[in-house]
Amino acid sequence: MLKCVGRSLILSQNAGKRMLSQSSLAGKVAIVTASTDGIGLAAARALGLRGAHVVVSSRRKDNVEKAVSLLQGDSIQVTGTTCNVGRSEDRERLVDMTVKQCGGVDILVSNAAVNPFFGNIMDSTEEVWDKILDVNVKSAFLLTKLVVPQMEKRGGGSIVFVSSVAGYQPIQALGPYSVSKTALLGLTRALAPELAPSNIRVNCVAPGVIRTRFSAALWQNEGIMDEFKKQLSIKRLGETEEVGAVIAFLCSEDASYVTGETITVTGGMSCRL
Ligand SMILES: NC(=O)c1ccc[n+]([C@@H]2O[C@H](COP(=O)([O-])OP(=O)(O)OC[C@H]3O[C@@H](n4cnc5c(N)ncnc54)[C@H](O)[C@@H]3O)[C@@H](O)[C@H]2O)c1
Repeated sequence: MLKCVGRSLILSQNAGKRMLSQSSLAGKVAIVTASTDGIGLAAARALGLRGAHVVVSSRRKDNVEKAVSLLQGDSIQVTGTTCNVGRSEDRERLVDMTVKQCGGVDILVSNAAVNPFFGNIMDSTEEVWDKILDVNVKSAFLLTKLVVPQMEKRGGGSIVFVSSVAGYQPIQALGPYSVSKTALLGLTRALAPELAPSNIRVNCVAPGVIRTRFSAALWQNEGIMDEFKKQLSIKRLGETEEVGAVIAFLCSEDASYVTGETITVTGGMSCRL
């Protein structure tokens, strides 16, 4: 009883003190893939502003350098490296470098994705499927396999996959991409019970239409956007920071009893499988 009173006092004293919750990832090390732009960069910033040391990566060195200096400008502890998540040697180097330079891994945000194909799903080729599944699904799992032993050494961790609203309702011209995003919903649920005994939580975010380069073909087309807006409660595009904040929440102790879940960040689109 006394404990309860004490806890609610602490909670009410802390209510509204944003700085307290922003420092809640101090001492944690976070790997975020494809984090030099868009949602990945916003996630890295949100984690970094809450005190985590973030390891940013993407395929191009100049983009990595730009992201590192941008985040350093926000006084975030950051390390950068190139990583093509579709290549096993790159995944291994990313994790090894993080452990050597930052002392371990507590958080993985698997954000990288490709979509090399627009059209009817029946016209998609084996090559398209291999590329999409390798980058969007297999790399998420294979990176998980690499970080889990490191998280176990630290007593636990948190993994977040970046899916999409298309994982719930396939977007007509993006069939294979949509299916890859549905696979991440399943991967989240398959991993969560297996990793819970190691104190590792596995969750997922499913963004709607967010203003990034990746989705420009959608939001730059007024006709498509008008159709989209009919399905939204909040009738505007989402911003990357609005996804980054949810990712940071899932990685924090505030979400300590949340695992195997996907949070949709869509402005109120109906998402059902
Ligand atoms: N923007 C949206 O509306 C939206 C909606 C739903 C889901 N998403 C998802 O959010 C994530 C981030 O997308 P974004 O919108 O920020 O766009 P983005 O273009 O900034 O992010 C995708 C990134 O993945 C990188 N990438 C592709 N292949 C890679 C590889 N083999 N190795 C490493 N990096 C690779 C790209 O270079 C790119 O930087 C993706 O998983 C995407 O599917 C985005």
